[in-house]
Amino acid sequence: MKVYKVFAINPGSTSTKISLFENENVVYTANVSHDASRLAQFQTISEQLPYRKDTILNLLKENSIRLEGVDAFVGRGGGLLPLEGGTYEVDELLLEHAKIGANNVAHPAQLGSQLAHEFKKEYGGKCFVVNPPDVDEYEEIARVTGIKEITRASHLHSLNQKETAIRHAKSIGKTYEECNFIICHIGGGISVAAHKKGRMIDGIDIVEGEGPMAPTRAGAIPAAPLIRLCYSGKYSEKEMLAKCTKNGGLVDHLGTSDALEISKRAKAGEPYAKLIWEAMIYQIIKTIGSMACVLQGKVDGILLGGGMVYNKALVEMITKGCEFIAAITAYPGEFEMEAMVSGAIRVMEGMEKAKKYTGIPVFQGFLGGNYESK
Ligand SMILES: Nc1ncnc2c1ncn2[C@@H]1O[C@H](COP(=O)(O)OP(=O)(O)O)[C@@H](O)[C@H]1O
Ligand SMILES: CCCC(=O)OP(=O)(O)O
Repeated sequence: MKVYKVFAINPGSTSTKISLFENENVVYTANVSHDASRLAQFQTISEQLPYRKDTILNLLKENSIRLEGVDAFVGRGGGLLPLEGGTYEVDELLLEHAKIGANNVAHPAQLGSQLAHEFKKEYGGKCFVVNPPDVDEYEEIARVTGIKEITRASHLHSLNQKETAIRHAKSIGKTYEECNFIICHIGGGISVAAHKKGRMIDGIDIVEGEGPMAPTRAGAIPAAPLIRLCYSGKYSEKEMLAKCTKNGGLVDHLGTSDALEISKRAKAGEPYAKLIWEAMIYQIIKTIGSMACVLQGKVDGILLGGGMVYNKALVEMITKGCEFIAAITAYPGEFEMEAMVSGAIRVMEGMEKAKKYTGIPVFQGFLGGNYESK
């Protein structure tokens, strides 16, 4: 196989990760943390583009990394309307949707395609996004809620979830398309999804407030008390949204999003920290159980990824709660950079076709519109 040079860019809420790969080998990798007060100066995510680009350029210069001859620039996608999983060529429409945040979800991942395109303009080569957080492969039945105007959609860590599935399937001598998995990403955000024969048929929409609480997200909250709080006069709409998606979960209860610190406080016997830490894990276990039912008990493995999976006690608790469903395998950390690079190489090698972003949501009724059953 030809040696492909691929540059991957992963903009996160507090960091920007970059990696230069030659096939599966890392030539250079870096993770820059951004000062929260610096990022807070930008009104919108897309306004951060020049700042994030300069950060990358400075890093490359300081480390004498040259991008001439790169075959593909890949970004973590985002800001897109619901689409199938895969590797997408970055074109005008995809860029426009990423720029405006067409999905109504402000997440730094939407800078990925924009940054990759900036570098492609200068150095040539291909430009892709791989399995953006907007990948939506839910079955029709999974979309229905008890309020007609509200339709469920999928926003989760598709990039890491799918790469974990591909790797685990390979490790057991199968393909992703031959297996059923329940996959949990347990990091800064927490997502759980049911993967059936290569498709994420149900999961939790972490952006819209489903699933377990997480370091900064509240997760699912009983609707009536939440509505009363919204109308209590204590909080504005913006504050309530932030309470659910930015300052909820561990931050709301314990004042920090650092799960490592909370796990240590829990282990040291601090009662409230122990309760919240264990409640978060309890909620993950319950969500895994619901996905087991989605898969009708036919589960080839429960796979755990994300930073918190470095915590042995967490893995043990999940194992105790869920091993009756299927074997648990821990993949601490994430494969996001590798996933972007592999997705680009699969396309350049002709193993997969690059998909074209149509801007047409894969299901009707997106953003709570009228959902007409087929
Ligand atoms: N050994 C550990 N025990 C508990 N939490 C941990 C451990 N190691 C890392 N974490 C937590 O994992 C979270 C970060 O996960 P990560 O997947 O790296 O996040 P991100 O979603 O930002 O990429 C942080 O809250 C960090 O404190
Ligand atoms: C849908 C966004 C997925 C994601 O990366 O969320 P976090 O930043 O909360 O991990």
